[in-house]
Amino acid sequence: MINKISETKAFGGRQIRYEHQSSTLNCTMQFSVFLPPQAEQQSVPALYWLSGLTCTDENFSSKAGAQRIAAELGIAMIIPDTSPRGDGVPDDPEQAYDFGLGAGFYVNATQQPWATHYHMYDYIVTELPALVEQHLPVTQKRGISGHSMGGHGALVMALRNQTMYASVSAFAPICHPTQCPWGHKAFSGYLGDDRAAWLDYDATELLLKLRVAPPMLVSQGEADNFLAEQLRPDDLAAAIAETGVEATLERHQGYDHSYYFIASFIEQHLRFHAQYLL
Ligand SMILES: N[C@@H](CCC(=O)N[C@@H](CSC=O)C(=O)NCC(=O)O)C(=O)O
Repeated sequence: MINKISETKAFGGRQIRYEHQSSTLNCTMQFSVFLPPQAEQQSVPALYWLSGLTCTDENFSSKAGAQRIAAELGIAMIIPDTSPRGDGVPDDPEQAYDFGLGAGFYVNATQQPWATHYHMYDYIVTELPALVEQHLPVTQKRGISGHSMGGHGALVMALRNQTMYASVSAFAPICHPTQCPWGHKAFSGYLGDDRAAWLDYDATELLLKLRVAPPMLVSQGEADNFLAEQLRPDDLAAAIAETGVEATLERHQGYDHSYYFIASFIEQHLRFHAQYLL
């Protein structure tokens, strides 16, 4: 059961916001969807977009400028929130931006008080696709993409579920979260001190272990202030080189971590996914 909260026409398609009761996250969740004009006639493939720290489902839909190309290509976009929400959902005690609300890190938390609600991995892989495929005109042909924390989520989801996603891309992803401060904080909080459990949520480690990947495109700005300390694209590049998987990691001079970077290259990413979704 999904309830429509709002609907706005865009590029011949529809930008819609829904609300539903999530049994995975034990709270009410909102998500955004762009349905291209083609979806009025037939079901269309879907690109799942995972946003970064501090975002809701509305950052991407209002700032990336993705609707024009998605409408041209006939690809739906499914845009979830970045954490469970609501009065009963615990937040970081200091309300830091990089843990708790707005910072679910796309993991299944095993530590209390987080484990009751923070199951964003299962929500993205299982509950949300089942829901949208039941209620909306989208097919089971899926791609996944995301930014920063969401880029980490997209890479992890695609590597661990290779029959589920036809393609994956990421903007400035947290490539090696077991080796950076954002990842240490999130994983020790949500998953506890057993570092073996962290490896299932680390794209670089997963690639080195699995040695196979879906078609992959990663874009990174060279003027990103999180580049060396948090994102570590060199580690992912080394894993790509070592495993020999077909993946493109592009570096763009002068671009920072913001949505201006995403808006500059989202057309390239949508056209990349279209090769595998259409
Ligand atoms: N200190 C900043 C950090 C938040 C930030 O930069 N968030 C990015 C994602 S970072 C990695 O996941 C973001 O997408 N912000 C939303 C936006 O619309 O730009 C802060 O607290 O602002």
